[in-house]
Amino acid sequence: MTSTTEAQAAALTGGVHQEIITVEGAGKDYLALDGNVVRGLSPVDLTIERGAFVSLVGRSGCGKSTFLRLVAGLEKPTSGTIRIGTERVDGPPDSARYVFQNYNESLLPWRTVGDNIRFGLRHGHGAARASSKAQENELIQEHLEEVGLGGTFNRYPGELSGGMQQRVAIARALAALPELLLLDEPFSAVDALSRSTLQDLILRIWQEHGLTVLFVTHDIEEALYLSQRVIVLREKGGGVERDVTVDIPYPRRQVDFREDPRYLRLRREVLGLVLGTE
Ligand SMILES: Nc1ncnc2c1ncn2[C@@H]1O[C@H](COP(=O)(O)OP(=O)(O)OP(=O)(O)O)[C@@H](O)[C@H]1O
Repeated sequence: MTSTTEAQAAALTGGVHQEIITVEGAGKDYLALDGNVVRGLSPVDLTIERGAFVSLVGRSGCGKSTFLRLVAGLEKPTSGTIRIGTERVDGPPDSARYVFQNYNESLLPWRTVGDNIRFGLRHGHGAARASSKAQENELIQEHLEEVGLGGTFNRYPGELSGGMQQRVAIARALAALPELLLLDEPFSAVDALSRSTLQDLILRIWQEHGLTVLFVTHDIEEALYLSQRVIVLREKGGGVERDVTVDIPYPRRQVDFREDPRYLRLRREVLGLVLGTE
């Protein structure tokens, strides 16, 4: 695995900061079907540095997906503002791409894998890179090879395993050349071994592309393995409970990381916070 980029190292060490996401008092209340107001997320203030890998964890219903959807511009906050760079989020920004938990929601099943990536390429910053269909096909093939799916251009998503489909969804997001990748429990529907491989893939992609990643997961071990910061949300949309720094250098290795005493201490702390025993 390559070493961290300058921006990522700065984000980790507290060096020069340059925010990519600025959240000021952003919260969300939903109107439920029975007419009651449901708190999706209490107002939150936080910033995320360019190049950081940040995870959101917390109990079911704490507002993780709500937070991600607000940043993705898929929903509007009831209060406060969110900015990506200097732009106020008011709809899905070109600079961000969102990958759903359920790959069926991310991919177009009636299009080949190659044409799914083409869709990503044409709808984002990536579009200007190709001036002909042949050139587009070359770029698509490169994106597929990057996620280890070089031989799947003409296959359909339904012919691939869940883990492979999620790789296609990631490749499609990358084809749009985003600065910010928003991942909502992307690996929860795949088996444990594929999951470890996908975790290492996303770390490699994060480092090689110099991306900022905001990652939602139920899995505290996954959050700690991947991230520089783990933000713990309070239950029932209660907002931020604690912002935990994972000061363990990259590259990280699956087995060694899980034996590291610093990881074990952090796992205990975050688990206690999520369970409410800390
Ligand atoms: N469209 C909606 N209409 C009404 N309530 C909603 C809506 N979306 C979310 N909520 C409510 O907002 C709260 C936060 O939901 P959210 O999906 O963000 O939680 P979560 O932490 O991502 O949960 P999970 O881990 O189960 O996915 C929950 O109480 C949920 O029922």
